[in-house]
Amino acid sequence: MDVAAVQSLLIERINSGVLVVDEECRLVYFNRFMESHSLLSASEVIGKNLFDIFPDAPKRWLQRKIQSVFMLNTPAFSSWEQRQFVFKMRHARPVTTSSEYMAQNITFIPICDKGTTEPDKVGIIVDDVTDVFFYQEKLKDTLTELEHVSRTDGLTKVSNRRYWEERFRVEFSTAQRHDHALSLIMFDLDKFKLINDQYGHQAGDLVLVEAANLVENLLRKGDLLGRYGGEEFGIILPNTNAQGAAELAERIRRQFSLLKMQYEKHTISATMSVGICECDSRFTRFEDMVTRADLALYQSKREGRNQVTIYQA
Ligand SMILES: Nc1nc2c(ncn2[C@@H]2O[C@H](COP(=O)(O)OP(=O)(O)OP(=O)(O)O)[C@@H](O)[C@H]2O)c(=O)[nH]1
Repeated sequence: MDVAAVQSLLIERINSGVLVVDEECRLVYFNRFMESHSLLSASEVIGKNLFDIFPDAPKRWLQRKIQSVFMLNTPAFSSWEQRQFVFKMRHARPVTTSSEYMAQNITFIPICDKGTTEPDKVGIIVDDVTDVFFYQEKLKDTLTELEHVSRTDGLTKVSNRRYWEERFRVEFSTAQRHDHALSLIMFDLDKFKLINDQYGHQAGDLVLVEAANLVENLLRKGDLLGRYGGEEFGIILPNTNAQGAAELAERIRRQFSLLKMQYEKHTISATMSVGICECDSRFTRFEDMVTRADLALYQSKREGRNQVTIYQA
């Protein structure tokens, strides 16, 4: 067998698509891989226009790509990341992806006839990279999930302290820079230890979840509830002054005090004490607001619990 025959046998059998077009984009070669994935036989496509055979192909883009290979006489490449597929063909991988079509890397190669330096054909190599696409997709989903988990409190599903503080730092500096209002509500469940002692830790957990759900449902888009620690939570309220924060806090306090929580055969009620601090241009760090909201919260506790106090300088 001579070298040319070996080459054509290999190209015919290779596990990549190989097709060749002339200057009018007529197909002059179509290998076995292309046949089996496009479900078209070489005999029915040879001599036909590439875009009649693949009507779903991105015509303008592909024409320009092929023309540039003819004109510049240099190879070109297209990655699945730019364009998931050029030739709409089903993949045959035993993997489940969000797409039933083969993800493709495409290489365009200028082909010159013997003894000439100007290309008169372009070879197109189609590599099936569905596996790469699949694992990238999985990786992206996993990273999104991981990011979500790393921001979330496992029990209540609201923001955890680390993420909440991160966001607070940003909101604080934005408010200070643009002289926008910003308020903080800190609240702490009253006599929570008694709930744990009386009904058990799981009942306590349920109360925490119910409190977080109730608050979450009363917030506006842009407000951020976070679990600060144990039974203490914080709510960041951008573009809100102390008056607005107090109205919201009062609504939360009242609705929570009326909530009846069912745990096994027990009906549990609880209350919360609340402290509010509005941002002041003299504050330099978001922690200044936390400290002051906490002082107001402890005042609510001292004065009998189940109440809202606004921090006064
Ligand atoms: N069930 C449950 N309990 C928690 C969790 N985190 C903290 N606690 C409990 O919350 C209780 C807080 O008790 P204290 O700090 O004495 O406060 P308190 O009983 O709420 O009293 P006041 O704040 O003064 O009204 C402690 O017993 C903690 O163990 C949690 O995730 N789940």
